[in-house]
Amino acid sequence: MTLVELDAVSVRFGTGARAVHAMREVSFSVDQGQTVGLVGESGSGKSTAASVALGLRAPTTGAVRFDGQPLRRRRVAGEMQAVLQHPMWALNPRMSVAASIAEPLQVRTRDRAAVRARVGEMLEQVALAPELGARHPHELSGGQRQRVAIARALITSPRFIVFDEAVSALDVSVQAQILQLIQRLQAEHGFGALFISHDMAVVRYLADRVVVMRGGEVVEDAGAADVVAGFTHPYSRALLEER
Ligand SMILES: Nc1ncnc2c1ncn2[C@@H]1O[C@H](COP(=O)(O)OP(=O)(O)OP(=O)(O)O)[C@@H](O)[C@H]1O
Repeated sequence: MTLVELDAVSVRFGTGARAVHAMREVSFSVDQGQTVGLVGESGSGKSTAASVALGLRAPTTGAVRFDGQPLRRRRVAGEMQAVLQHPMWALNPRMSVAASIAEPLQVRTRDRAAVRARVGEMLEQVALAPELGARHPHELSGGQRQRVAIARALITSPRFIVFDEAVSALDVSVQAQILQLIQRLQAEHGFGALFISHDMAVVRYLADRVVVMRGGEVVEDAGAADVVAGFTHPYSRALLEER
């Protein structure tokens, strides 16, 4: 079943001669429980596509659907979450880890005991010791901070999560741990994911399908099995061979 669908989405910033076409007629979809990788060089339009898919930015033309219905941000709050490159941006430095994880749930329930119990569950799910809940973000490693950001994203049981360069700032060995964590959580929770990265190796590890963007356009949309053999566009082949 299709979860999120971008249908001929174009996004233009500015007007006239100085207009930037961040997305041109971009169409792709993410099914329930599926991971779609979105790859492309800097400026190709990946983050713009992410904000459109999350309903944070309206397309200039084209349509975005969630569950077959036109996407309305307010209606899907809690059902969509994002994990970004630098968890420091998502985590309030003055809030404890437990408070940061709890926050998205607190807007939905006043039951403090239930929230506390759920935070405990989330810490366990992302393999962080319960006592880390009392710490602040600056007292954690980069990998631990990203685990906190993932716990925070998962606490409302979203059906769709965007990971935007979520492992790019981490050391390679920590990257591998976080990728394994995401894979395990997805198998357990069944959320659909849009996994954005400039790194083809990382995307190939996780994605069921890979979409390649260049200059605001989709130049490739292939099943993971076809990623190596079937990439036809010279640009996507070049991305593959970079490593
Ligand atoms: N708010 C904005 N105003 C004007 N131009 C913008 C804005 N946001 C993005 N752009 C432009 O749109 C294009 C696509 O940007 P986008 O951030 O989506 O690319 P990206 O592939 O995510 O790049 P990166 O990997 O560097 O984050 C770029 O040319 C960028 O300069």
